[in-house]
Amino acid sequence: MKILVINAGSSSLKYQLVDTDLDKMLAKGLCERVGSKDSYIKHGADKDERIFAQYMADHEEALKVVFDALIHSERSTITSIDEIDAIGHRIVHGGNYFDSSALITDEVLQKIESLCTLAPLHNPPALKCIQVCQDLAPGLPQVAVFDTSFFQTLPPSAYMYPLPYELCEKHQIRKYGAHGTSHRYIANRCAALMDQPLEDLKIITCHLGNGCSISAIDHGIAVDTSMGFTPLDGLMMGTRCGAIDPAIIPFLEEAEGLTPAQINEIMNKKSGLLGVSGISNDMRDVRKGAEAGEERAVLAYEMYAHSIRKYLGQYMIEMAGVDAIVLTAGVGENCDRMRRLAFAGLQPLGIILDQEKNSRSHHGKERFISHDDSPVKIIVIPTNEEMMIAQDTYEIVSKL
Ligand SMILES: Nc1ncnc2c1ncn2[C@@H]1O[C@H](COP(=O)(O)OP(=O)(O)O)[C@@H](O)[C@H]1O
Ligand SMILES: CC(=O)OP(=O)(O)O
Ligand SMILES: [Mg+2]
Repeated sequence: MKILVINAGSSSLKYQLVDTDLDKMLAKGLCERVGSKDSYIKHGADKDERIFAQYMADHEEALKVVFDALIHSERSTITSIDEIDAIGHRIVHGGNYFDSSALITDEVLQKIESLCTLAPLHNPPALKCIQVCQDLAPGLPQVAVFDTSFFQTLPPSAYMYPLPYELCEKHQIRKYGAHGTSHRYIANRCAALMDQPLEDLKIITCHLGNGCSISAIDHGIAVDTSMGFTPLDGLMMGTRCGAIDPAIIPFLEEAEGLTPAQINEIMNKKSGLLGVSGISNDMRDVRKGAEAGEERAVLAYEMYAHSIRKYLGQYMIEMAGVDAIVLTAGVGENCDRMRRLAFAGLQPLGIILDQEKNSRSHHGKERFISHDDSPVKIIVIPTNEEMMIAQDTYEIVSKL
């Protein structure tokens, strides 16, 4: 079965074309900085990778560029869209509706749409991608794989908010988490690399991309995670503020005469690395600014590391220890300097980064970066949400 996987992130669109019969990835790629003037697509097939600058105003345009690369480019992988048997989509918010992946029907689409306000940067572009696929290939089975499903195991003490109980029940206000497909994948890979059953390990998984989240996985069960009711909660991110004193919101509404929609826009799109540094939401730019000694870039950089350390500490206490800390996604996989700052001085807790291994070039490989004597292992594992999505899609579509 040939499955196309579409992963619409907040600033990127990743895709893979997988042949499940041959157990082979046929093509993969990434549209980066979608919505910005310097957007580009990196498309790879048959060990040949090309990068070309291509303005993509939004995810809809990005997906059309992807189909062009797969079907019409010089090194196309397929000759027609009819060769694809199914499409799997990453959907960030499944609310209380979905504790596992689902075949996309009109009813499923309506539920995803009703959750758009809870994941404003993600559910809308993902819906757009589903629509584009329905238009281009009517009748082709499509599957939704939800970021939130993995966190349905959280205990109520972790997922409930201390608001009036009736209000939470009425509006289904609870912690849902996000990036679950990524946390699920890296936790499993961590156990394999440590050659121990997942059920024997306490793992903290850190997904640090444009969106960021950290999870506690205790003996194979997700017990806590930093994202909440929406993917705005938790860590400081590219454009999102993460957890802040909630009283700042009504304060700003009054002081600045802002509407709830405006304040939501500020917290989702104008905060985080971008808001603090005033330079960019992209860690590469902020890092450059910090290296050049720009004060606000240095501050943004240090706040980001501080935010990671808070959750590491919290989850070590929640699980009464940790065997491994795993890092993934754009920043987690690539930014050695941020890792150095985040793990600085943690020797007394048994967390010792190996400076040389941390800064060694890696070519996207899984690798231990903790010192050989470190009781807690630190591991970089490139995430592969697409592979998990292809597996779930295959399982659902093969039963049709
Ligand atoms: N070499 C690098 N050094 C530092 N940061 C990087 C590097 N490569 C990518 N990043 C960061 O990763 C972020 C994107 O991460 P990714 O996981 O691809 O994002 P998304 O959240 O859109 O899925 C970029 O915004 C950038 O900040
Ligand atoms: C949920 C989320 O923030 O996703 P991404 O990191 O892909 O933006
Ligand atoms: Mg992502």
